[in-house]
Amino acid sequence: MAAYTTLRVSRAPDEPSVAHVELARPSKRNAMNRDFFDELAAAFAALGADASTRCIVLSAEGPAFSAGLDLAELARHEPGVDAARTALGLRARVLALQRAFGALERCPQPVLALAHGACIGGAVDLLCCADVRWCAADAHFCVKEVELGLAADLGTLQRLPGLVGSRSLACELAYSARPMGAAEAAACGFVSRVLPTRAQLLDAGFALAARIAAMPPVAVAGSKLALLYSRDHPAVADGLEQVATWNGAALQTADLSEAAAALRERRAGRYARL
Ligand SMILES: CC/C=C\C=C\CC(=O)SCCNC(=O)CCNC(=O)[C@H](O)C(C)(C)COP(=O)(O)OP(=O)(O)OC[C@H]1O[C@@H](n2cnc3c(N)ncnc32)[C@H](O)[C@@H]1OP(=O)(O)O
Repeated sequence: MAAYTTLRVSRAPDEPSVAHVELARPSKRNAMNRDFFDELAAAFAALGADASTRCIVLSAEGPAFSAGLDLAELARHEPGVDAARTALGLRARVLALQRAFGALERCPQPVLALAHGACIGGAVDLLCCADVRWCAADAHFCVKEVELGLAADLGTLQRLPGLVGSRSLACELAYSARPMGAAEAAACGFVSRVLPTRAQLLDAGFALAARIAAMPPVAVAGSKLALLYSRDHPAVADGLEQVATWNGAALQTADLSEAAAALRERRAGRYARL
């Protein structure tokens, strides 16, 4: 496993096909600095390309999941550089940060985010990119950007309305920076499970990850692709077309006969790496 300064990447103790990515700068409440964005992109690109990884758990060390953007690194403008060049540079930087978070969505394995404590600004952008979000009862989520004088630009405004099922609620949270607690996050669907404590959250999260990792991997990867495709191409007919094309290839997998045999014989399936 590569060594990072803001992240720790390891394997689940009893399940080597489950990778664990932890935000690991708790003294700064996992504030997101330049190194963090670079390391997150590198870690998810590496895990995404690793055929032995079947599910990825994302969690954080310390009292907060993340305080969002490292405020010590807020954009500074170079004096004497003209506005257009500054704008092009800032645009390129924002796009690079968006790509770093997008690495969670792009990797073929499901990403299960386990949030606790404060999840502020960039933390909400990051969580929006996970496939499954669970949290501890102490979690609170805040689209803080507007209070700092900027429109969120790392994906919250694009993904949150679909995740909370209410454009009105997404607008309310984005315009007011009102924190949303765990119970409200569960009620609106932003998280799909709340566990009383962080220890219980991790236990339950790793159990789910192990279950996902035991599933036929071609089917899991195909399901992730189809769900994302249908989010971005909401016409049912387009999604059906995409999944038919995918299954034209995927139905030829050896996983299918192995899965049927495993079900018949009441044993765990044995599947090749992706
Ligand atoms: C191109 C733009 C792209 C992305 C934009 C994203 C925008 C955002 O993310 S907006 C959100 C910005 N974040 C905040 O406003 C949160 C600020 N922090 C807090 O509110 C609190 O720290 C807390 C997260 C609620 C945690 O509180 P507590 O547990 O009491 O810890 P503290 O004593 O406040 O902090 C401990 C330590 O961490 C440092 N720190 C906290 N947050 C940040 C941060 N966002 N950036 C940098 N550093 C942070 C804090 O300064 C303390 O450091 P010391 O060295 O111990 O003083």
